[in-house]
Amino acid sequence: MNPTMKLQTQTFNNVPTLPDSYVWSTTPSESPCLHSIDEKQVPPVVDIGDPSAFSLVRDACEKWGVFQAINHGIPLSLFQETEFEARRLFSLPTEQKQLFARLPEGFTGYGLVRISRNFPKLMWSECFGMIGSPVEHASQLWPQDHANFCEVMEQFQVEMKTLCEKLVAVMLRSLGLTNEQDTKWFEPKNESDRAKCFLQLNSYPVCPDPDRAMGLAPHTDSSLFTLLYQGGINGLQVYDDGVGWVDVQPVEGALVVNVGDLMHIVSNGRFKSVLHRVVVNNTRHRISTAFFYLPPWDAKVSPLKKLVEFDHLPMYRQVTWKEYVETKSKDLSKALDSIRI
Ligand SMILES: C=C1C[C@]23C[C@H]1CC[C@H]2[C@@]12CCC[C@@](C)(C(=O)O1)[C@H]2[C@@H]3C(=O)O
Ligand SMILES: O=C(O)CCC(=O)C(=O)O
Ligand SMILES: [Fe+2]
Repeated sequence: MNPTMKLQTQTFNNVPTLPDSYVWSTTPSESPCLHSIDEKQVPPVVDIGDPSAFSLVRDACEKWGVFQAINHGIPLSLFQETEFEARRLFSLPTEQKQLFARLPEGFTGYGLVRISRNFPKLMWSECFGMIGSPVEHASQLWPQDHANFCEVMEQFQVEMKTLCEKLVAVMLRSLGLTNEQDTKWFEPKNESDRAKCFLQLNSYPVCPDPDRAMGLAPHTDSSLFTLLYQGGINGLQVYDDGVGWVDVQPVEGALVVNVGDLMHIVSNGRFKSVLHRVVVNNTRHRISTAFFYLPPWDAKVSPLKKLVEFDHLPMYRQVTWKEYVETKSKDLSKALDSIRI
């Protein structure tokens, strides 16, 4: 556990002022958010059961790279149970949480978000990542009392994965892709074609000076897309070239669907990988659950054939997810350019 990480997890308990290591120069107050009331200037809410869902999803992915999905079929109670268990985990004493710190190169476990290494200042957040069952870590945390946490997290991932397979079908079919080759990720014929998933619980404690802190620095996700349940507390903002930073106002029961870098590649640049960040507040502890839908670990991801016929040359060369995440961890903003054709 390096000292920075140790400090980070001890800082959150009711400090009166923001430690300097958490004061960001380009703070939210420097790059303000447009608190738009015009619904044209905010990411759309899409009823995915709507007959015109295909065109609504396509338009949202092309213009914004993000939309809020409703009528997705996952009960609100499951989100509430997941949030409850996440709060139980993050409310544990720091020493206990540090027992299963995520390894520097690892993905699962407790600690700072992975991109923290790319920034000079610390983010006002902590997280816990898992792939499938969290029992390995949870049993260390709560030797006698980890069953409910594991059951809820596993059930949550099962439901989210099923929804992802529906959504990826809508996205690809909205691009006119219907043949076997293009549907292998959501109608896998064999295990190697099966997409992978990663669940990240994010915790943003109450902050004494939210305008000078950063909950989660601006980034794009290295996923095909990410399903995000942000609970009822504001914080997520997306960047729109024409407008600047825009709040994604929480809609009860809605799931934020944000396009990731890999769907941007697969769609040959048509779907936008949305830049987003999280700002914190001084009254409520915000929890979010981010479910990353990923291609199989070694799948060679490249623009889908059907999108590069005729006058559309491929914009990106093929890359595996592992290669891409490695490239990105070196330089967040140049990863896509590094594979540009
Ligand atoms: C499955 C993923 C996606 C990762 C890498 C890997 C495990 C951790 C994920 C996140 C989660 C938090 C934001 C992010 C930017 C981060 O720092 O760690 C994500 C990153 C990415 O989307 O690049
Ligand atoms: O907490 C949020 O609203 C967003 C989290 C996020 O962007 C991520 O985990 O990649
Ligand atoms: Fe993200």
